[in-house]
Amino acid sequence: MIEIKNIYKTFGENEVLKDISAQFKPGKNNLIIGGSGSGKTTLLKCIVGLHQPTKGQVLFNNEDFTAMNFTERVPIRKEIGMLFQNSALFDSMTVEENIMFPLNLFTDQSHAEKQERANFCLERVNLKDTNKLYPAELSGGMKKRVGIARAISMQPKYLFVDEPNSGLDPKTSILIDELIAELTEEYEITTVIVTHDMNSVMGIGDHIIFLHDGRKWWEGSNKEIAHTDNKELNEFVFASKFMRAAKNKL
Ligand SMILES: Nc1ncnc2c1ncn2[C@@H]1O[C@H](COP(=O)(O)OP(=O)(O)OP(=O)(O)O)[C@@H](O)[C@H]1O
Repeated sequence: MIEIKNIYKTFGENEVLKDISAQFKPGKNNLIIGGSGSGKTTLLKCIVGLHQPTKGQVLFNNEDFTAMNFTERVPIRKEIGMLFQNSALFDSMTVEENIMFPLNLFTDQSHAEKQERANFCLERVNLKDTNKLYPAELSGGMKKRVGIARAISMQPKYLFVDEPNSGLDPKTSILIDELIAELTEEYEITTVIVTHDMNSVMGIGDHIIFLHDGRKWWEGSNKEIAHTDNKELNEFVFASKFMRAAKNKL
């Protein structure tokens, strides 16, 4: 489990995150949603240690990550998988080399063992036999799946995903969401996803925190969101005519 306690983050005069506390449980898709500039990515970066919170704590299985130095953080870092917005694959490496990258960095496995793991992960994301292709030869959806294969190569306990659906068509977006949700459940991963895709919110939002003005404004599940009377959340989720019409049928 990940627990964040009273997180604040300030850049100069700009107080971006204000007193945010939450718990993210294993086997669940934990979504961070909110308008542009509400602080979603900043919060994600504070949790994974890319930003140091100005105040507050981040605990991974009760261990205070914020209080640790670089070396002390390494064992937890090894348990973290990340999928970035643009998939962040290395263009000069093949699909297989991309997936083996964390294994080269963090394990002393033999080449054959790493290759076996890469094959397993590729099969798991339905990309068998793409080992020798380069990222430039892949579609956006395939790149995301390679990014997911790389993120699960180290069998992570924690998975962080920033905007998994950016640049994807609606059908591919749903497939990517479903894949992340399946892996989360299958391997009991604590998954934290930053998104503003309403299909993701409704489809896989087991646990959602809604940020507004740098604060945790609302927290609940996708089932609860349809019936909320929180004004700002309603305006955010049901901004379009289509979503308002859909809400009446929920
Ligand atoms: N490294 C930084 N230095 C200074 N200000 C920053 C930095 N990173 C983020 N900010 C500020 O923090 C605020 C929140 O940004 P953040 O990227 O977390 O929002 P977001 O909710 O993820 O937005 P979006 O949905 O548009 O990606 C913005 O005002 C932004 O300018």
